[in-house]
Amino acid sequence: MSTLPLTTADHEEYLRTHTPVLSASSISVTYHVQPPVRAVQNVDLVLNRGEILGLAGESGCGKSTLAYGINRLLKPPATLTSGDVTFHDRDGTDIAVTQLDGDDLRAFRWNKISMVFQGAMNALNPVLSVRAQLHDVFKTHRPNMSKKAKEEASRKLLEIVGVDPERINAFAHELSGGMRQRVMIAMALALNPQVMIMDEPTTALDVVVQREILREIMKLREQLDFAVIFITHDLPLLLEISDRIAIMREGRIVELNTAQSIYENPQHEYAKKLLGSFPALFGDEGAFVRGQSEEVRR
Ligand SMILES: Nc1ncnc2c1ncn2[C@@H]1O[C@H](COP(=O)(O)OP(=O)(O)OP(=O)(O)O)[C@@H](O)[C@H]1O
Repeated sequence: MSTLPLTTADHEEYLRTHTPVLSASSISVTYHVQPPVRAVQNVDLVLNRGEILGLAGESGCGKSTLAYGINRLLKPPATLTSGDVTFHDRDGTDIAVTQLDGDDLRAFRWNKISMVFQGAMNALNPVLSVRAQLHDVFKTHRPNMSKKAKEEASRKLLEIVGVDPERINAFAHELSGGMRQRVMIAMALALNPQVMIMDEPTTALDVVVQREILREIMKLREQLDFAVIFITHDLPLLLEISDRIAIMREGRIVELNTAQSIYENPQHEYAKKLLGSFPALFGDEGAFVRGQSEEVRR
C-alpha cells in the first residue's frame, strides 16, 4: 500500500513545467537479517532533467538504501522487493533500469547515472596516481579512446572541478580532503552522466571547503546539464541548494515539495519538526540562510 507524500499546488505546477529524467515507482527494499529491516517502503520518486533534488531525513530513515536501490547497487542482505525504475534518455529512449543485468547494467551505470559515495574522499586508491585512476574510468568505459585523448579528458576534468591539472601526477596522500573529494567528483563526471547521486558528499569536509565544492557542483550542473539527487541530513544545506526536497521518515517519503514551499509552508508534522530543530533558520539568521541561497545559485 502506497501512502502519497504531502505536497502543495506550487509543486504540481513545478512538475508540469519540468521533464523527468528518472522515474521510480513503488520502490521497496528489505535487508534480510533477523528480524528483516524494511528500509524503503513503496517509494515513488521522479527526478527532473537538470534539477537538484534533496533527500533529507534523520540517520537510518533509508536515504542511502533508496539511492542504491534506484541505481541497482544493492548488495546482500538487501534486495529490491518491489518497484520499477525508468531512465528517460536524452535521445528520447526509455531504459527499464530494473530489467538490466550483466554488461548492459555495467554500461548503464556511470554512463547514465554516476554516484559519489559517503566518504568518497577516502575511496581513492592510495597506490595509484590521480592520472591512473582517471584513465582507468575511460579504459573501462571508452576502450577505443587513445592515450592522448584520455590524458586530455582527464586534465580537462580536473580543471572543471577546480583542481590544478598538474596535480594529475599526485597520489591521494598528497592531496587535501577537499581536493580528494573534487577528484572523486571528476571521476563521477567523466562519462558525462545525466544523473549524479551524491550521498553526503561533503560531510567530512570543513564548512568553507564544503561551500566551495557545492558552489562548484551548482555551476557544473548548469554547464553540463545533469540532475542531482543530493542526500544529507543537513536540511538547511538542502534548502540552499535544492530545487525540490523529499523528506523521508522510516522508509517512506512523507513530504515532497519545492525547497521554497518546504521552507515557507511545510505540510507534514515531521517536516515542521525537522525545520524547527534548526533554530538558525528562523528570525534574522534564517533570512540570511535563504539570502545565501541566491548567492550560491549565481
Ligand atoms: N547491511 C545492513 N543490514 C541490515 N540493516 C541495514 C543494513 N544497512 C542499512 N540497514 C538498515 O536500513 C535502514 C536504512 O539505512 P540507510 O543507511 O539507508 O539510512 P540513511 O537514511 O541513509 O542513514 P544515514 O544518514 O545514517 O546514512 C536502517 O534501519 C539501517 O539500520
